[in-house]
Amino acid sequence: MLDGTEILTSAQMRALESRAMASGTVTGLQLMERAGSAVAGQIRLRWPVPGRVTVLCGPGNNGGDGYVIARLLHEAGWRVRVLGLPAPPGPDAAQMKDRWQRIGPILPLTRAELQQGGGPHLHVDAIFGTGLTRPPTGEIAQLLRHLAGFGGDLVAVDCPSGLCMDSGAMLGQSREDAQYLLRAGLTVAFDSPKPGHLLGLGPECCGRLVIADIGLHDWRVTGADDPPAAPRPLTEAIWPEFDIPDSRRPALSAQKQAQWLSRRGSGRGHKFSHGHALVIARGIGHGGAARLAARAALRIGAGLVTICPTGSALIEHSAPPDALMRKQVNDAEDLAKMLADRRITSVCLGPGCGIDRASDLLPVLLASARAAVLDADALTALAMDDTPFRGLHGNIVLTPHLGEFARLFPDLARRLTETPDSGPAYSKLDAARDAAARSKAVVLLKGPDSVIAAPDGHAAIHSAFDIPWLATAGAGDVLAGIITGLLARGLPALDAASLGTRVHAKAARLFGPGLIADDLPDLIPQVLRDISG
Ligand SMILES: NC(=O)C1=CN([C@@H]2O[C@H](COP(=O)(O)OP(=O)(O)OC[C@H]3O[C@@H](n4cnc5c(N)ncnc54)[C@H](O)[C@@H]3O)[C@@H](O)[C@H]2O)[C@@H](O)CC1
Ligand SMILES: Nc1ncnc2c1ncn2[C@@H]1O[C@H](COP(=O)(O)OP(=O)(O)O)[C@@H](O)[C@H]1O
Ligand SMILES: [K+]
Repeated sequence: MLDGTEILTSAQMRALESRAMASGTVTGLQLMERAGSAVAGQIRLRWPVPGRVTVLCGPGNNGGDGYVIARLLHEAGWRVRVLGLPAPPGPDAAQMKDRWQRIGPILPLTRAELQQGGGPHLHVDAIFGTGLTRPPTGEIAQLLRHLAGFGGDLVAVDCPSGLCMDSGAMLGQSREDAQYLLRAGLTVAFDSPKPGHLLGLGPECCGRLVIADIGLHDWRVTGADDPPAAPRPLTEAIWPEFDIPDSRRPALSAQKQAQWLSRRGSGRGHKFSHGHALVIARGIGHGGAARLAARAALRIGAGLVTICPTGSALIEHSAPPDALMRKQVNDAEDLAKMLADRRITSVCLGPGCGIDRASDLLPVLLASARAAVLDADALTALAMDDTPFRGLHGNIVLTPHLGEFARLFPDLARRLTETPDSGPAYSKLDAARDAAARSKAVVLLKGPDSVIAAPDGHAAIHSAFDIPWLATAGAGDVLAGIITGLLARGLPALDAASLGTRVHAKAARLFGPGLIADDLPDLIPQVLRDISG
């Protein structure tokens, strides 16, 4: 599994390629040969016995890769059929096309021709890659529609055609209810994952994602000449169906976070130096969500955790863990008194707390400038406020799922539901970044593709399409508790949110199907051992 790598947008990828070519060290033709050869290599690895393959080549450089793949598979003994377009491709793709034409014919890239292919065999989709800017139409749309329905082995070059690599949307198709979806068994992408591989429909369309090293790392930008699409997003974790060469594994924050986590083992400090987290609970009969959060905050290593229900509900929280402290907070005044203690380093407000109580306590919490997680009812309380973002700051993590997000940021959520008619389409990454910039807080937009964004634009994507069983009642409360615990320990909000998301998902992976939220906190020690080990 991949833990932590850099993601590039299509524009950043093009800029990286341009820099490499401008250096004079590598040509576009060489990059294309490397790209095609990486895909052919992956095909040969997975289908070691040469068979029949149809390679579908589009009008641009993605098609150029296709002609390379066709040639290399032919040389490896495959029976290759190529469908392509008469339109002149760019100079590199044109050369690759010429080289193929010395070997075999190019049949028209039409649905009718595709259907002439005979019995089941491998298909390679090299129609559109990062250059897709508008929805496929006409003959190509017909062909893609057919390809979507045929159910055989499909290998996608860079991405399944029609997928917007910046958003994971299918251009021209509803995001909720796409008319057709190409589902590749294998997608070989180049240099870095793109947001669209990880967001929206991307994971469903890409199948197993392999990132091929095509030798661009020397031109990876570290400074001022960063392409305009900056700041560059970072990923903390990607789904397990993912391969990437070790040479492309930069030492990013996932590794740094793991080092940070293991620092506690140094033996220095005392419980207060590991932070004191408060988890606000509610009145009698509503304590489960807050208890889940509190247990998770303890397990992730906060030095102390105090659960704070109203006085009448204290009795409800008397069961283990005995490590958990209990203190009544009846109203905003009580909370203000508690927060006068500077040793309290983070607060979790929202899980099972009730909207009215969250509304009452929010002003005091925000005035204290404490690190905090605002989840569930606290998000609804914020959304009901006339000035919802007043008082938020960079040490606050908002943890909305899409429904809560839509209440807080209705205009951004609307953009996410619109059918995109041009690329790059508005993405969940864009939405989380816009929300963070507007609210001045870190935003963790949850779902199978969670995006974490800071007000300065730094962001992470955590893809969890492989663990649908994490969508279980209370899982969000545990996540809020984990992040609160990490904040209590002093981790900055963006890191706390991304590491918390990672730990949470890893715990769910460890348990497997059948998981209930109560199982998650007690799996944290095992996850911490795995991460730090
Ligand atoms: N630039 C490079 O040096 C490299 C590029 N590579 C490949 O090149 C791809 C990007 O190449 P391109 O930028 O040429 O883009 P694509 O090959 O993805 O396709 C873009 C072409 O299709 C046209 N187009 C876009 N949307 C269309 C639509 N809906 N209907 C019909 N035509 C449409 C565009 O006008 C353009 O001509 C990558 O995905 C990758 O596969 C690799 O060879 C590695 C090196
Ligand atoms: N389909 C899915 N696959 C994997 N994880 C998911 C999926 N849907 C939601 N999640 C994750 O499960 C958790 C659910 O949180 P939330 O929606 O707040 O639920 P609750 O309020 O019941 O705790 C979040 O961490 C979210 O990212
Ligand atoms: K493609």
